[in-house]
Amino acid sequence: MSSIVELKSVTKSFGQVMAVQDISFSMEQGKIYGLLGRNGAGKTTIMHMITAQLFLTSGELKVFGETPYENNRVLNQLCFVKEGQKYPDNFRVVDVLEVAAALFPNWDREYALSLIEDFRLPMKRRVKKLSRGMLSSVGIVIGLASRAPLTIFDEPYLGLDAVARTIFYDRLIEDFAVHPRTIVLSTHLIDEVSRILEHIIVIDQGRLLLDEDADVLRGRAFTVIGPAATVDSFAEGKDTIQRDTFGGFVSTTVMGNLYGTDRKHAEALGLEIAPVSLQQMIIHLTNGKSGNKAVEQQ
Ligand SMILES: Nc1ncnc2c1ncn2[C@@H]1O[C@H](COP(=O)(O)OP(=O)(O)OP(=O)(O)O)[C@@H](O)[C@H]1O
Repeated sequence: MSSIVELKSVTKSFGQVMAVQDISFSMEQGKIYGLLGRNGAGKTTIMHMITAQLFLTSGELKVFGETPYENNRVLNQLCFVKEGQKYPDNFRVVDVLEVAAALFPNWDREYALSLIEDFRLPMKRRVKKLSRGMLSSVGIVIGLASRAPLTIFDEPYLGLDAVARTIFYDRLIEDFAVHPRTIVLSTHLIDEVSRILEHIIVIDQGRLLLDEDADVLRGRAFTVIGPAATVDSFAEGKDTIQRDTFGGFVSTTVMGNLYGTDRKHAEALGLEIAPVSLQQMIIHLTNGKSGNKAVEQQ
């Protein structure tokens, strides 16, 4: 597999603010990445560097094997869909599509029109008259129909209802199966997108906290459910992510190998075992809490 994006010891500071500190990771061709982290973690700064909208302070960045700045060979292969994208005042939806068609070499007009229908977007309406959710849908249509070899979505859902978000995830998976490319999703809706993410990169306070395949990550913790006394005795001394009670039952999520001896022990005790959600894992990791403490759901 070849690397599409490669960061080596990348640092970015804004005056005294160290937004990104000594980060190294790479992204491969044909994978869907989640770029996750709490507010202010440094995700947007990283996306702006990858898309040549910000210079690094130090380190090395290669996109498609080259430095991206003023480099059309790289920029032609990129599509960056960002929250709150601005369009000229007089632009209608149809004008946005026309510009996109000229801009993206792999643009698929038929596909774009089918997405416009899916999202029920009025072609002739001025973009500035669209609702917040409709505006987000325009960005999603562009991101998907661009079929850019590197497509980055930075929180593309502002104002989007649950039906539209589901359409986005479903269309993305369908199209990705036929036209694999590298897709980066930066979002706070981790549970919603977790089924489509193949690789997770978590940034915390400007530093790389995690760079791991989603399945491996899911296998690093599990939930046991059963009578309080049995669950608590099983969890004693283990790194507990979360503990919930309902009636006399307790559900506790612990760090441990989902397929290892801990699981066998839990099974022997007659406890029910369930996989952990990616969101729970990431909240745990970015809260930095461990020991037998429950963390708040965010
Ligand atoms: N132009 C700037 N000038 C000064 N500080 C900045 C600038 N851009 C970003 N920062 C700071 O860098 C840090 C990282 O910001 P960034 O926007 O990359 O975070 P984020 O992970 O995208 O957050 P969110 O999830 O809230 O969008 C924050 O502390 C932010 O205040």
